[in-house]
Amino acid sequence: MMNNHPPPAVRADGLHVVRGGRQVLTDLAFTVPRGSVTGLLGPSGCGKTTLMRAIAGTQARVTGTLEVLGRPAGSAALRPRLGYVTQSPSVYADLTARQNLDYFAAVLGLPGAERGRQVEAALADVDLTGRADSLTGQMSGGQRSRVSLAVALLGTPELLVLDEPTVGLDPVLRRDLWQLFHRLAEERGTTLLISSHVMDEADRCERLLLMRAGELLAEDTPEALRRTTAEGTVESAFLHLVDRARAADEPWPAHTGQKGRTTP
Ligand SMILES: Nc1ncnc2c1ncn2[C@@H]1O[C@H](COP(=O)(O)OP(=O)(O)OP(=O)(O)O)[C@@H](O)[C@H]1O
Repeated sequence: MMNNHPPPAVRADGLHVVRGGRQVLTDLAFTVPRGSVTGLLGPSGCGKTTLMRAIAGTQARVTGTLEVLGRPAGSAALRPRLGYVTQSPSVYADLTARQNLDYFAAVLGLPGAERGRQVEAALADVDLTGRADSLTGQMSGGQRSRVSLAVALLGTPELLVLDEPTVGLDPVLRRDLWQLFHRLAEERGTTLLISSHVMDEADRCERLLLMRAGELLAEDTPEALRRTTAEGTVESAFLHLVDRARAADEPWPAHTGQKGRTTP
């Protein structure tokens, strides 16, 4: 029988990554459904950037299964289909926002008229039309990040991987960006994987991947995480899951014979 369902945006199974001689991602298994806004949450250093680099195909020493849009991560064919925005803005400081976009649109091979149209649309998406002719090097950090995001929107990629895109932004800009992320998913069917170490962003996501110390603690909707842990917020659900994982890691006390129980 024919299977007409497109493969998930990301599928990982038995995924391991070693960095600097140390295992930093351990046995990850998860899927990111197409068209979803999925949050990758966890404390600083838990491995979010490493996972995003692996998905974008820029991370060495990745083992296990990691498929992106149905192809092995890092495949050349994925390049125009995936937009990756790193934590530090990767745009040219001595070019204006519009010149940066025009340059990257040319690199992508967008033809003349379409190139101009996409550049203006991307500037409008990130609300930078009014600053389009300002030098990127003279912009605020938040504005520079939005230029990077606009670059990633060129070519209408199917998957956007955004590493802490709202860090350091004021509440109004944060809200506007989250509205843009949901609009991209709803109107263009884009899949967004967005990392944050701020748990209060969790409820802005449809699905969550919760990480701790290189491992996946949970993969679910914010609502289901609160329900299954009987906690009121995703932050307390996260702490609940951390405690549970720690208890499971503890050796079995000889007097109880039960794993993870330290009290009689
Ligand atoms: N270039 C590197 N070489 C070796 N180890 C690294 C390198 N970069 C990061 N690591 C280690 O890999 C682990 C995961 O780091 P990573 O940057 O993926 O975490 P993160 O969750 O994205 O953190 P943050 O929220 O602070 O950006 C950390 O223990 C870190 O020390």
